[in-house]
Amino acid sequence: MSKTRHTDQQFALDLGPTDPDPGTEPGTRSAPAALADVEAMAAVLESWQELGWLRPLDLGFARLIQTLSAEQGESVPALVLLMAALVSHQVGRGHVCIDLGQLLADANGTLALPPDDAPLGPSEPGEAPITPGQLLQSASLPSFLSSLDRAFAVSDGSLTTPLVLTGQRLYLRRFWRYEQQIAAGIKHRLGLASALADPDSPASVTLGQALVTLFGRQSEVDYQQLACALAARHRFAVITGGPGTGKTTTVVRLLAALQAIAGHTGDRGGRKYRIRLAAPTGKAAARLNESIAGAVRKLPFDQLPGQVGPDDIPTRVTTLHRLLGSRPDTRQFRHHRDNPLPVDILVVDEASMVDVDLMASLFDALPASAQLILLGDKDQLASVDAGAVLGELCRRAEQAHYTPATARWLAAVTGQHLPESLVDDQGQPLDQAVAMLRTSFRFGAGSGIGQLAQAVNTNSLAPSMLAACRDGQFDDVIWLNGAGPAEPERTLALVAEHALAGSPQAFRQGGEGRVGPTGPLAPPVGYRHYLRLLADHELIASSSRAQWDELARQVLEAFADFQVLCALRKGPWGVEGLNELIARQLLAHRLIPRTEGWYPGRPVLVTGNDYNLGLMNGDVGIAIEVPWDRDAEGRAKPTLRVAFPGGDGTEAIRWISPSRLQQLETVYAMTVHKSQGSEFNHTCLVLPDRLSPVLTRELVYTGITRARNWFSLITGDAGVFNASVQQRVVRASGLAERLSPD
Ligand SMILES: Nc1ncnc2c1ncn2[C@@H]1O[C@H](COP(=O)(O)OP(=O)(O)OP(=O)(O)O)[C@@H](O)[C@H]1O
Repeated sequence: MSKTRHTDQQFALDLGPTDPDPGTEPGTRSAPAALADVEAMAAVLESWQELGWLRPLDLGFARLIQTLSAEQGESVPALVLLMAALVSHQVGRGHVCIDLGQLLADANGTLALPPDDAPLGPSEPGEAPITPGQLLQSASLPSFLSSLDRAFAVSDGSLTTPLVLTGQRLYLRRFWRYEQQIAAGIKHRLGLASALADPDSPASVTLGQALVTLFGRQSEVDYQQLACALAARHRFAVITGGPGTGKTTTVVRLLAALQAIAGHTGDRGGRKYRIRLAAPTGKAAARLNESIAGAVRKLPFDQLPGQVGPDDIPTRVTTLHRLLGSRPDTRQFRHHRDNPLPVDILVVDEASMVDVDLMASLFDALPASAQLILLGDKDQLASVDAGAVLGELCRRAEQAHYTPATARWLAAVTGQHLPESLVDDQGQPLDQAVAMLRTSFRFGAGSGIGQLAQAVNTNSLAPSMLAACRDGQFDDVIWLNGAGPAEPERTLALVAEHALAGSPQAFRQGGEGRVGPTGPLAPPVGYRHYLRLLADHELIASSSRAQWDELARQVLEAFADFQVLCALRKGPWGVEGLNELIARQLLAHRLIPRTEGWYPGRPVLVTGNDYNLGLMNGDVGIAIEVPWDRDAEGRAKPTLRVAFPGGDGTEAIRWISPSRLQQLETVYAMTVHKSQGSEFNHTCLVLPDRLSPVLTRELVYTGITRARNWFSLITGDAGVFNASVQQRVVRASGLAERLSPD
């Protein structure tokens, strides 16, 4: 790429007429100056940071580019300074890049600036801060692109520039590389030859026999069976489905089928595959651990071809960080391309939570021929950090787009015929490796949770559905204040009351008489339940560690019976306000001794990985008073320890001194984002009294589907529920495009 020297003035000119009619809008008068002069631009960025519009990190990154360029004898154009800060800002909001076309069409909307909750600064009209929209209002895309293209800090990736421009997407170099690594890893695997490509090959015939054994012969299309067949055929596959659609069941059967054909594929010399199971968080790993052992026990090993035994299917699930070998104080994992994972097949559950950084590390650590199977719910919220990898890979999953060749192969191997609507002669390679499960086995036809989740997901919330939730027509769903006026004080009092006891009386028949898959269901309970269990225990100083472990297990389990979820962090409707509100209610009922600091019964959520303690972001623990310390006379002295469930699904309890815990928060209320990968017997979703960009369909859907048996909704304003469902999470990224055929 050849670069010509340029001046800041040239960049300003390239952007077209930036001298709007002075005085038309406050702030616009400084736009041309800022675009023409790097120091003027730096002043604008600084003012944005002071207003809280940008993070210090965003400004720091822009300044770093300026310093590095100066060291090279180059002056950074004002435009590059601006874009460096804005791309960094967007990454902080979960985007992988900025789509410049979108930016120029609606800069303020694309950047969510000014933020809803940010102070607007001085109220004098002439002094109002300039907005990105005003700054970029007269820029045209072609001149914008060519200006960036000529800047020294920008390249198409072939030079080691801090910013990368591909098409009209502008990336921070690191994120461009992640996306490239992921796309290359997927494309490489989709291109590998498969012993199953020929439906008459011995491997395909054995696969067909295994599938009949596992699923029986069926007249109707069985999407679980199709998913198994498609995923077996590719070294990269995605199985997506809503809650209870059988992702775990399907993947266990898939692994059994793969082990059945291991002898035919040549790559293991007849030996069984080395399989590992992983999930992004400790909670998600623990949940899969619980369900996978049961699914493995149900496998008909004695009837499967290929001599598959229980030991051939792993039941232990690890976190991705442990699998990759995270090390304290470094982002580098122990496993990477020069020290790949010793694995032939890797299954990653809850893949919607995996961001581009971690996904790229995963591809880097996988042997080139290893098979990767991603499981997850494409409709859930995307990862907390940048990217929406699973969502992007599943963009076309609903309509499938299987080619006629795939349809013929499926018919030959499974005997099943795809509906015409899922066949497309323009189907792309990735489409052939994505399978969607379409029937929920968890929620029966009458389940309010299932119906409400479906209606939210498909944006078809009919008035009758809302009325059914309000009037308690479902056994398992109640909109607690859906019928009445929503005065903030009354509503928050309702949240506090509900958190205490779970409001069984609000559910149909007082929540009595329901039967779940494993027997009668107890009515909802609220937080009082686990606190009573903790207060009423009869353990004494001489009780064994095993007895204390058992108590901790019961208390942790009882705590997971109920969870208040919310959308925001700050304010009365956010985690902070609700935690305080609920703690005060529990104190008023003498269930906890205080609301501040450490006390017995305080539930905490770990908010960052702590490799030294073996705690992962998302782990939940409860403070329990134990008699293990001694005073000067050698007598037992009560002391607080925080009990966490054992990592990697072990039964052991980890007891950790509160003083060693660095990153945590009280968790009577949890954001929906943090609840991903977890499930609770009863969840209560609290939505605020005003719409904000955080409130989206994905958030509401994720909140509802965290509930296994009971779901309650409390809204600051009834209209916010419906309005949230209209808003979507859209994350800028180029992954889907990179995976399209060239
Ligand atoms: N084909 C099937 N026929 C009958 N029951 C099934 C079938 N597949 C799964 N189930 C049952 O449905 C329930 C949910 O299945 P599974 O745990 O596999 O789903 P999942 O998609 O992994 O769930 P989750 O969303 O909780 O992760 C289980 O009780 C399972 O035994």
